[in-house]
Amino acid sequence: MSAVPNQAGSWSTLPNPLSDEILEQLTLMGFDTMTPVQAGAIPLFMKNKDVVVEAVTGSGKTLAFVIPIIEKLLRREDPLKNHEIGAMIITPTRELAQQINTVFNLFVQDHPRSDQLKLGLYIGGTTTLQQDILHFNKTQPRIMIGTPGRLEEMLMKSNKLVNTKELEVLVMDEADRLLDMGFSQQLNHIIAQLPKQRRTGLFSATMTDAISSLVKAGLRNPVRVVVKVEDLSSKGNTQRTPASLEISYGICDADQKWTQVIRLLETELDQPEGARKFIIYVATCACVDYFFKLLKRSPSLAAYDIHSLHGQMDTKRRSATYTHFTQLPPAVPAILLCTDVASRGLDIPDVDYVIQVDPPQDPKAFTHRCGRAARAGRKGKATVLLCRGREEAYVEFLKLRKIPLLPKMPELKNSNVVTFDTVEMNWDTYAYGDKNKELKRQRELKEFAAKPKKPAFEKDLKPKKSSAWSNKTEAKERKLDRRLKKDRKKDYLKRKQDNDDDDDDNDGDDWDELAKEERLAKKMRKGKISRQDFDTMMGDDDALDLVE
Ligand SMILES: Nc1ncnc2c1ncn2[C@@H]1O[C@H](COP(=O)(O)OP(=O)(O)OP(=O)(O)O)[C@@H](O)[C@H]1O
Repeated sequence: MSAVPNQAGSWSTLPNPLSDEILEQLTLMGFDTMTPVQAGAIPLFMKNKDVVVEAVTGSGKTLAFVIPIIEKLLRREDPLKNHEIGAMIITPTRELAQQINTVFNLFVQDHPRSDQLKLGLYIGGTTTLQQDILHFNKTQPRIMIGTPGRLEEMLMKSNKLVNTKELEVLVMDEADRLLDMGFSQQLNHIIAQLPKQRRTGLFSATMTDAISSLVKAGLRNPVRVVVKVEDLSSKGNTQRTPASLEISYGICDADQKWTQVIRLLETELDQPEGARKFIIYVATCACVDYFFKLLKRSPSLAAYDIHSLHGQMDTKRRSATYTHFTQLPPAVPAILLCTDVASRGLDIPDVDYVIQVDPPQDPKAFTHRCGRAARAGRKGKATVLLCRGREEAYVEFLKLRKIPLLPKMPELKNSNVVTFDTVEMNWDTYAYGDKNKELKRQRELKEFAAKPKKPAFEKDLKPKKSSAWSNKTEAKERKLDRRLKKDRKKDYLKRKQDNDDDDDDNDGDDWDELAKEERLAKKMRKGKISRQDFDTMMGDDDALDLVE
């Protein structure tokens, strides 16, 4: 999809001219003009103003702080000495910190004064605090980029490691998210370690009222920079999402959501000019794992390179997935299935389409998720699937938040979706993909089949009070049967006792005979002897004859 950059004049129009090396790098990147947020924020930052910058996703906020930081450090009269840092950038996620590090690196790696611009990335996860301390001591970074927890540890726990007294700039990217994620304590600890004479910048596409506490604690007379987007459908109004982003919604029953997702992916693939790179957001890490397997096994999606990303994955895998996905050529059909861990700030080139399987509770998350497409003026699409009835009001809710949802999802408009048929499933036939898990499952199935089928627990034998009527009848019958047996035994013992007391031998023989008969009958019932054996042992010759 073609890029339509939102231009705001040439770099040369900035009141404080940029250094040649920076301009050269911008030319190399093909960035001839500034974006509005860069034109608004860079001069203020350079003029020693604190800034609170709110501009739509993909509008170029990163360079709005990267460029002034580099320029400020290069213009220092006294170069930074060992252990001294000049700037710190705090982000809510590791991926975002890595991305900002990459952007800085484009400008500093070949810079003739790179010793004053060395980068240190501190995000935890893949490295221990000890390793990060070693790295700091060895490389002596001037710009620290990281997540709040690890940066706090570096400043507080390791004595005299980081000297902050010369720090010039502090940036909190996705500042509202830093607070939402409960990092305010770490942020306060970090800010307390920094000199008051510094510049501070807060950046996000969605600033909230909660940010005011951070502004009070960390900023001095800040200037607010808000870059608005005109809502072309209603004159004079503004919106919080990029103009080049087309947002639609689909309404369906809850059990049809994934049918619709797959349908949409198939439809785009069938079109020569259709979207190729998708990000699909789901609510939880477990959903990512589950639906990742499902999508991978869908034959109609075989052409897609499918990846998953969530916060419970180990950092190495997260990082490898993220790098791989960002580096895929635009023409390769690809899907990233993820949670909100990948919703903020990530600049993944050529994402054409964002699908939200469920609407997020926080409308800010909606804006950031959609904003992974249509970056830097490119065209992009975003769709949210809403449950018929209970989620339909979300459309009005977003309108109030200045997020216009345009048409209903065109792919869904003419679809005649039928609900799923009920199918009897034999789960025993479904194998695990993992060999070891499958071996274990097979073993357990065999063991289960070999076991006599009786209730697992004794208590299962006792019918529950609330059991069905037929069960109650059976229980009554069993009780009656037991009582009859008991009565017969009592009767037998009584008569045997009477017989023992009696002098009449014949009567005694009769009872012994009866007992013998009963014992043999029992054996026959249990299948230990045949009817023929029984008759023979009881001396019934007629019967023997008959059998012969
Ligand atoms: N002056 C420019 N001209 C053309 N493209 C630019 C310019 N500045 C930045 N870009 C490109 O715009 C894209 C988005 O930039 P960036 O990631 O800084 O956006 P953002 O405003 O921080 O978005 P988000 O709110 O999602 O974090 C990037 O791919 C970047 O390379």
